[in-house]
Amino acid sequence: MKICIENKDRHGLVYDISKILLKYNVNIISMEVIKNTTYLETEALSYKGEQKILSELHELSGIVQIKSIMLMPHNEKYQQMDIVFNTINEGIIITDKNGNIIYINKVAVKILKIPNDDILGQNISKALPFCKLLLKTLQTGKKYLHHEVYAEEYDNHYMVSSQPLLDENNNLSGGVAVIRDMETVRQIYQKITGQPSISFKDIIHQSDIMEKLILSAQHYASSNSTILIRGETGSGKELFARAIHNASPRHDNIFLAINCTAIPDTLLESELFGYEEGTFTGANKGGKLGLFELASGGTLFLDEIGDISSTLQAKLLRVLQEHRVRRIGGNREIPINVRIISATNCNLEQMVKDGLFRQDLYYRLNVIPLYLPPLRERKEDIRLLANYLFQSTVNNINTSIKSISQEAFEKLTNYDYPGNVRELSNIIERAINVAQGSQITAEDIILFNQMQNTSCAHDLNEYSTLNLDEALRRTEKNILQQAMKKFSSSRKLGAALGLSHTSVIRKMKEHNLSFDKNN
Ligand SMILES: Nc1ncnc2c1ncn2[C@@H]1O[C@H](COP(=O)(O)OP(=O)(O)OP(=O)(O)O)[C@@H](O)[C@H]1O
Repeated sequence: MKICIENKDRHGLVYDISKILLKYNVNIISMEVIKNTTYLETEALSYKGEQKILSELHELSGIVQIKSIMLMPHNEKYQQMDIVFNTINEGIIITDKNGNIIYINKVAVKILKIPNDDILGQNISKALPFCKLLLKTLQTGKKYLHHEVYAEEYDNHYMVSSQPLLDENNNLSGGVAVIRDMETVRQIYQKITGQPSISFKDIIHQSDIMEKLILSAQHYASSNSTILIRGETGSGKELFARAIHNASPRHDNIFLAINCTAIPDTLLESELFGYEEGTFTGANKGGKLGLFELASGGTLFLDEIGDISSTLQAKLLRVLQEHRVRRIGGNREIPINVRIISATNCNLEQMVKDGLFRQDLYYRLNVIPLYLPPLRERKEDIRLLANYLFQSTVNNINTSIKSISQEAFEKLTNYDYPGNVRELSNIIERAINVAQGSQITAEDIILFNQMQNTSCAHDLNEYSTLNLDEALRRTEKNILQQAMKKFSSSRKLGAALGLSHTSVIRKMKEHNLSFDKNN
């Protein structure tokens, strides 16, 4: 029987209720008193027995009404808590101060892959021995945030935070652990760091060669095979890699890009493979997740792959063959599911012949080869690209420049672009800064060879007796002097040289240059 007895405020009611139950030898399961209401749960009774007790309870003085209830208040609260905790995506485990589990939600059961959720009341050290962080909280009373746990024997990989529960006197009364599976962690990372999603539509082109390339790349997107993109710097290799990822079944997962030449070799190794706690002095506590693990489920773009050391080549080969990584300083193998897209401008075939790049790795990476032609071999794209880059720049700034003149387009089309689309983009940005009228003129288009010719046309012999620093200083001065002949203000000079206004002034001072002296 479960009832609630509303009563007027009076002393001794609980005693009177208990006396009636004792008289009929009825076992009380629980009794709660909240203000003027007493909640009572007894063992199951026969209909007759229940009616007898109810009528005697009604006889007690001060009783307002007696109603039958479905749940005792504490059960109701537990149920509400259970509903809330089962609608969130995090796993929750709550223990008392001795580590006995008093609550675990369904998400935690799923993340921790517990065969049955009947672990309530058991001690966490026995029931969930890999939940060491919560035990640590119970020992120290401290909270710990975002620790990664990989328990191989249970095939568990998750991120956990734990924090103490304190009673009203600030004494430790238990602990709570919040658990996120690694997939969720990756998705959060993707949301925070994710760059705008690039699709094939974002690859501006008009040439047939690019059209064909995009069609093949779209086709390859659905496969899981490695792709090796070849092409000169700035030709759009990363753009293609992103578009392939976003057109692939992996598009909901992460795309990570790393430039293999941008960081020193040892650092690159720890970036890619991660490391275990205590591997290096000064390393992160709890170790570090490598990019292979972080990109699991998604795509890892390895730019400038031709520049990795032979040690890294061997390690990368193992990952591609075994689909597992081993962190530096660790001995466990972590399964990963990453699509590798790599890119290079090196002649890998020649490097293989010269013994500089492993042949077996070359074959593993080069399952699908894509060749991105340099911009000078698809001149039809230049006008469209120039207009696109012009529009995207002027849309973001306040300028009176409306278009690019015909002569400027001609100058742009006749140039060779060693830096490809990235260089074209810089040229357009520089032109927008330099132009004075409503149109970009041919004069505003300053090409790299032009800058080189005007500023660096010096015989190497002239520098051969100088150390490098002095040679660089002279070159810098020459560039400034040449550019100052063309531009009459430090602002324009800065825009043309890709420097801030203040840097130009500083550099002019360093070289004792001024517009009056120079011109
Ligand atoms: N077809 C294109 N349409 C629009 N933007 C492009 C195109 N090709 C390249 N870009 C832009 O040019 C810049 C350089 O492209 P990206 O970084 O993809 O080149 P990359 O070949 O990977 O260069 P690197 O080898 O130096 O890393 C980027 O800002 C990119 O958005």
